[in-house]
Amino acid sequence: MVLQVQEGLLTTSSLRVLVATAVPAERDAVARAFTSDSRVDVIAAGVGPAAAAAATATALAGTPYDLVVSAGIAGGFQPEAPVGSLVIADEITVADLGAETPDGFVPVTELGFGTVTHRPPSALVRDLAAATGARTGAVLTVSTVTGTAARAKELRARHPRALAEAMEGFGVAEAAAAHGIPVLELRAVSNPVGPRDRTAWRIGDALAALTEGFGKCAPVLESWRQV
Ligand SMILES: O=C(O)c1cccc(C(=O)CC[C@H]2O[C@@H](n3cnc4c(=O)[nH]cnc43)[C@H](O)[C@@H]2O)c1
Repeated sequence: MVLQVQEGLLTTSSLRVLVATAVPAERDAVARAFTSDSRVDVIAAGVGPAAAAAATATALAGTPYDLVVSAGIAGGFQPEAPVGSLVIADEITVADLGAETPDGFVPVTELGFGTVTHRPPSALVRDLAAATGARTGAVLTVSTVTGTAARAKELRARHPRALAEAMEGFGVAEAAAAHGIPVLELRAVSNPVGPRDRTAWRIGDALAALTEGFGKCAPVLESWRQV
């Protein structure tokens, strides 16, 4: 429950949460964890950071949400984030927004522009990790799924705390930041980050882990208030 002061009146209302997934299968997996009377809305915002940002910003423009969550399946860096495990981002970092130079990749922030990282509320990350058993660390947002061991190694060298990569978190976080709303990212690992191997995908297991994880998040989200 959240205490709100409205025109001199002290009122209580539960947290209103927007969960942005990429595709309908993820949306349905998350929605299964909540009862129909919950104040959690789940949308399929599209694949990739731009679609995710646009759909999230549109949803936030119409409704006063207290928290936005980017959720779905992800690639997990091995061995830290095994297939089927849950990851909660303590840092949402875009890994490929910048410039390639002869000396390597340079993020836009070092070029004097913008942002590359958003940080979710640390107490909420801690409480949700305790409730779900999720690992916490950096979740990277990429526009190209990693498909080689060399790229996985390069990403880990640049982001030693990275547990997972997905394609929407930073877009959702940018939209949330534009509205002044805190953001989370919760991912279930469907495949290892590394050499492309479609036989290694475990999408059904990851969607089941997403439903179970959000089921454990529900009481925490309902009792959380930002300080
Ligand atoms: O074709 C491939 O090799 C391939 C490998 C993994 C994922 C894909 C997708 O097109 C799924 C993109 C979709 O799912 C999320 N996701 C899941 N695994 C990863 C990943 O290893 N790296 C990045 N994104 C991943 C992502 O958020 C998208 O919504 C194709």
